Amino acid sequence: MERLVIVTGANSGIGLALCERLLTGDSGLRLCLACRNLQRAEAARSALLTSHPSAHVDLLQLDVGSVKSVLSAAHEIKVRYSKVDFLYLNAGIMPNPKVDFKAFFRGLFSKNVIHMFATADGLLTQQDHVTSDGLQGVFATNLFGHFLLIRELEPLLCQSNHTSSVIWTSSSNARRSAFSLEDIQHKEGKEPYSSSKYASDLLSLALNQRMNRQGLYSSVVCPGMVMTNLTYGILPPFFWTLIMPVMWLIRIFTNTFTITPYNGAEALHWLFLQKPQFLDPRSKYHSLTSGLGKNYTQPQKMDVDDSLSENLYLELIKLEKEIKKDL
Ligand SMILES: NC(=O)C1=CN([C@@H]2O[C@H](COP(=O)(O)OP(=O)(O)OC[C@H]3O[C@@H](n4cnc5c(N)ncnc54)[C@H](OP(=O)(O)O)[C@@H]3O)[C@@H](O)[C@H]2O)C=CC1
Ligand SMILES: CC(C)CCC[C@@H](C)[C@H]1CC[C@H]2C3=C(CC[C@]12C)[C@@]1(C)CCC(=O)[C@@H](C)[C@@H]1CC3
Repeated sequence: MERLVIVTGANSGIGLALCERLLTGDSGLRLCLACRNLQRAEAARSALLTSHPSAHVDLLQLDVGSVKSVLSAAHEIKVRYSKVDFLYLNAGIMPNPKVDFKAFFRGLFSKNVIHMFATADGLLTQQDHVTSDGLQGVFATNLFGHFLLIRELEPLLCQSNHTSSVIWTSSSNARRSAFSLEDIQHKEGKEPYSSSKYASDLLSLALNQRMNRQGLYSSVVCPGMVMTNLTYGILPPFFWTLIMPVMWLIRIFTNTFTITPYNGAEALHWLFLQKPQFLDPRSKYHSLTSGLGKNYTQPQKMDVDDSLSENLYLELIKLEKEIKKDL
């Protein structure tokens, strides 16, 4: 039977590269590109159909940062399809990023230099915004919208004699110290991206604890450092052009510089080929590329614990109730 794969943020970067890879590897699947901008989604669909003319590629309008849009997209999915096999929660933003150059040059001459290039720990801050639902934008987009989508799609994800996978595009920039249970939206701090990605790691664990019995499995991925619209937003384009040779050079020292969206999608694609029951709910699956350009996937234990993840889940349920009450 045809397998249904939904990918959020599928019109560019890692999401689009994943779609290309999925269609190359498996002609018997149906892809649903869930994107906020239908024009960009149509362009992505055309590109996919150019390389895979007989592929089944559907479009769905979904702005994960808007509660109304998530609810109506979930309704549309339930009308169109009878089950969901893979749900890639990939859409993400890092608005108004600023690089702390002082920290960068300090890091450059410290023993943590490789770690700094792999995770950007302490290098990046962002200026967040508030959505029309009254939520912090990064939290709403990277985490809460996706949480709501899973909740709404439970009947299609949890069916008897069927397993389904939800796969979060998290990041090695996820950091426990950037997250607080008292401020899950990160209203107070300057690292909403780190906080939202750490929250996705926690939520994935909670989903596994609660939903595995119903056939739903959740995993988290870090695509590495990939050149996409998101990264191009961090420094001016001419600067990237200048330092591009350095980026390729850094790959010799750290396998986390996957650089191309194709390489970045490695772990996302690898997970598609695995039996979800055999995956480790406490590991993050990293896309890695060797100095010679060989791609591979490696799990790394996450800094997560059961009680924090369960408490985050309960906070999200509380917020879901509040938000729905006001609709
Ligand atoms: N690039 C990197 O080095 C890394 C990226 N990641 C994560 O990978 C994921 C993909 O990002 P990447 O490919 O790099 O960057 P891109 O900016 O190329 O892709 C992001 C995708 O998300 C979509 N998106 C953003 N906001 C929304 C929204 N509200 N509703 C629906 N879709 C939305 C974008 O759509 P639109 O085109 O309309 O803006 C776009 O399709 C993100 O979650 C990011 O955090 C993680 C670690 C490293
Ligand atoms: C010469 C320049 C001053 C060099 C500046 C380099 C930085 C801008 C990069 C160093 C490590 C990079 C990195 C990311 C963005 C760009 C850097 C900070 C990410 C944060 C992008 C998004 C992610 O989720 C991370 C996994 C990336 C980690 C490394």
